[in-house]
Amino acid sequence: VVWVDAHADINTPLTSSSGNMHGMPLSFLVKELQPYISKLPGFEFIKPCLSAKNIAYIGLRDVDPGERYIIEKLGIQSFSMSEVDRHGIKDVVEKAMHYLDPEGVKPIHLSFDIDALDPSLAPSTGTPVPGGLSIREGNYICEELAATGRLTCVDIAEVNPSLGNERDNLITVNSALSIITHCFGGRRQGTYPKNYQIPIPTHTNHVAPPPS
Ligand SMILES: NC(=[NH2+])NCCC[C@H](N)C(=O)O
Repeated sequence: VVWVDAHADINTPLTSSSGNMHGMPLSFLVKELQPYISKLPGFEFIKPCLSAKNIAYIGLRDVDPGERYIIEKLGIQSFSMSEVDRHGIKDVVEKAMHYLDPEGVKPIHLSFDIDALDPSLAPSTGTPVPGGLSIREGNYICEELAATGRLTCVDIAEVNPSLGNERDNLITVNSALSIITHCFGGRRQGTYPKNYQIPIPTHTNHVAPPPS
């Protein structure tokens, strides 16, 4: 699991100071944390299915104390914005992928919280944090994961058109579309459909020369 997010979203119900569930999803899924999670009525369907060693964060910049402790205690691989600044996005993606799967054989789940991007690119979201990924860095992550041929599952979180004005909505949705396009194999160098051919002039598609 490659978790691209400004936040770690790994609070337990007891470490969370906000009580907001959107800051807790990973704690319900990570096997190692189950002793710290009490039964939540209505959420019995959730199966802890993730090992700490199979998660890599990219883009963190707002991590609560309990979350930081959990990340260190469980040894979860995390590339905060400091690492992105220090090493650049190419290194960070390479390191994350090598850590998760040195042989390069496992299927990849990408969880992309739109608030990983800088708020200037994703203003319509609930918990924006300044100093985020550029669209180039976001797209690069997706291009690289798609190019492995093993990107089997993607979720985009926290796009919230009820926040901000129409312009904010448009900017946010366009960023999300760009991220999704690159997950589906869109490349900035351009693409063409399979079996593409350069059109040959015939009498039906003849393009008249411009008037001189
Ligand atoms: N998915 C999100 N927007 N998460 C933000 C979480 C913020 C904060 N760490 C909390 O637990 O409340």
